[in-house]
Amino acid sequence: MAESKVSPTPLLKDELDIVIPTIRNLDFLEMWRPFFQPYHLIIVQDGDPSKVIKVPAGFDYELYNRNDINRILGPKASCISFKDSACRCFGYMVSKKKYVYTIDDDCFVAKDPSGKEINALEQHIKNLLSPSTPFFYNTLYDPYREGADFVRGYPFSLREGVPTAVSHGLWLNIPDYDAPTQLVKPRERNERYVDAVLTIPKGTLFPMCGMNLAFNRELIGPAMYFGLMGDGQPIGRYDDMWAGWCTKVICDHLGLGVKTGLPYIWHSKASNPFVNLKKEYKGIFWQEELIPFFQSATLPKECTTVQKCYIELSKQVKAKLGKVDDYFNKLADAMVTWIEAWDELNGGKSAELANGAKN
Ligand SMILES: O=c1ccn([C@@H]2O[C@H](COP(=O)(O)OP(=O)(O)O[C@H]3O[C@@H](CO)[C@H](O)[C@H]3O)[C@@H](O)[C@H]2O)c(=O)[nH]1
Ligand SMILES: [Mn+2]
Repeated sequence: MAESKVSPTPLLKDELDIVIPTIRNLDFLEMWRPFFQPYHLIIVQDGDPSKVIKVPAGFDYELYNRNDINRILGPKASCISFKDSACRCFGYMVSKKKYVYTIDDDCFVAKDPSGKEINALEQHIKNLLSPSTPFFYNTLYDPYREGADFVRGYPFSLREGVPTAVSHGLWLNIPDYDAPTQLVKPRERNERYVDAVLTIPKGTLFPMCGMNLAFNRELIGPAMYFGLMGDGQPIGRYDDMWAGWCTKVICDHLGLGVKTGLPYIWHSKASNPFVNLKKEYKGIFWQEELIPFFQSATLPKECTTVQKCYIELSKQVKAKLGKVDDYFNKLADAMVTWIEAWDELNGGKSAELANGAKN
């Protein structure tokens, strides 16, 4: 019998948006075309809105520049960073899909050890559609993966797992190092392909990188605020870190899972370590206060939605981190503005919540 020539419909074709922050033409999409073309793209153009960003033909996309962000959000646009990849979170807010994948425009298709091109999106979707195991560590890694399972001693009562909210992918070639490490090891390249997907245990934070990241927008979207970075701000390159710490505390509270590992992308270029050092400098010592804050953060049982959790977290940021630097008072207010804007665009009811937070 003749083989069917019709290729299978890509998973979640109409339920997932790909969000790309950019300051340049998106030629990199040519390499991703086989994997990305069926999906809708949301391009967040940063920097000069008068610059024309060229998108290769054949892609279905919407593009937002700073003028669009200001027009759509009005005064609430103040919570969206300018001249920093943190602007990408605007794409999460305007998306109407259940899932989001975000990727940088200097990330290309990587190859696995057999030389096969990696469909990073497909792997992220598998990660998101299978449960996580944050309450008990499975030593054979992802038990839901073909050819693996729960090992002896794993409680049967926990084998159902929990819904996965985040899939955090990694990078071959240029690793996501901070500036001091980049300066000390300028030629280091990540050549190690680790064939594993791990659930990050409950109660453990992690440094979330926004370069190759997917998440269930309905489960955790409102927590994926990438903070106040870039132009006019005292810090940069902590956008994804901030979002990751808030997200993990909220996922732990709501019983949701976060996975890291496969898929890999090929990160093609290292950003300037000296520029990065200036952006990161304050973050490098502030994070010694931020991490204990997130490690000890607890949310009351009344926080039953991501929005309620996030507003509560913003109150704690103001109360406990405002004394570290006034920046955190501004960030706490911006967290509330973000939720208000999110709910305005996505029909939520955060206004009454937010009133309490800003007083
Ligand atoms: O002002 C800007 C600069 C860049 N972009 C877009 O953002 C991504 C990342 O840019 P780039 O690859 O140059 O920077 P990296 O240092 O490799 O980024 C990683 O570090 C984190 C910094 O916050 C970030 O999470 C990672 O992405 C590209 O698509 C640029 O076009 C921008 O929008 N605005
Ligand atoms: Mn990069």
